[in-house]
Amino acid sequence: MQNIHVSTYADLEALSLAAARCVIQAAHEAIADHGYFTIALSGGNTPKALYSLLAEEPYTSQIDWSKVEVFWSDERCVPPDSPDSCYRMAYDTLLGKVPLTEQQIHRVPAEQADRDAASQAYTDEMRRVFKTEGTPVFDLILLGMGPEGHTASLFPHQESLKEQVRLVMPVTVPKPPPPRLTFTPPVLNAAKHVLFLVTGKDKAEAVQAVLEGEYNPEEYPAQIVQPSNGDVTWLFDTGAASHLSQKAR
Ligand SMILES: O=C(O)[C@H](O)[C@@H](O)[C@H](O)[C@H](O)COP(=O)(O)O
Repeated sequence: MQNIHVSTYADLEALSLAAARCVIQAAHEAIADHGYFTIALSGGNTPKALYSLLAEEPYTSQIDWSKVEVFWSDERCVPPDSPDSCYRMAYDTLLGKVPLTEQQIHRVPAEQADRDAASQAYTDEMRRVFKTEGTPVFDLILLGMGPEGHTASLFPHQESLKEQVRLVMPVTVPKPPPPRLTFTPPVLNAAKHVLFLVTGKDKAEAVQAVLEGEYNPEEYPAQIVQPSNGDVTWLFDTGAASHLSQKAR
């Protein structure tokens, strides 16, 4: 059974502070439960402030970084030093500033020309770290949402929305840069906790449709995220939440 939590904050700064507290709590719970913390990061602009906070006091020393394994829920097919790389963004804001070893940072090899092979390689890497032949159960997956309801690189009306076998797959999406590798619905829905960070008035309509509209994931892919044994937390700024009914905020 999934629990859904929704909170609205005055601005990105307040939302990022709340997100940092969620990440720290998820890390504590995971490490107490099984000794390590698996997190999948998201790209986009919204999580930059969160990543910067996690690299600073008083937050950074609240995480035992030696017990963290870092993955990504999607990646753009660019070299890792590209300004468009989700890996580079996370490295510059967080990963390069905290005591993580290279072995703990599991970058998507999205720059490889053979994108099917890269997707399989990332699947194999997840299964190796999670010691499973099946679907890895992430302690925490961070996600954003676009103004048309996409999440990770699952966009409206794309084949990826129906994928049930592959865990990672290549896609070509309308948001530049178009070629991406993305987690598929089975990985998102196996997670223990999914944390969405969503800001901006341009997303208000999609936020309202995803949370309060009819189930139509072809149109609003973020609706697909319903972990069977996990929680979903939505953190909004006032702009993104502005079309939600009062009781939902
Ligand atoms: O583009 C990416 O790397 C992400 O996959 C994408 O899903 C992102 O999280 C949303 O588009 C929100 O992006 P913003 O945070 O920039 O609005």
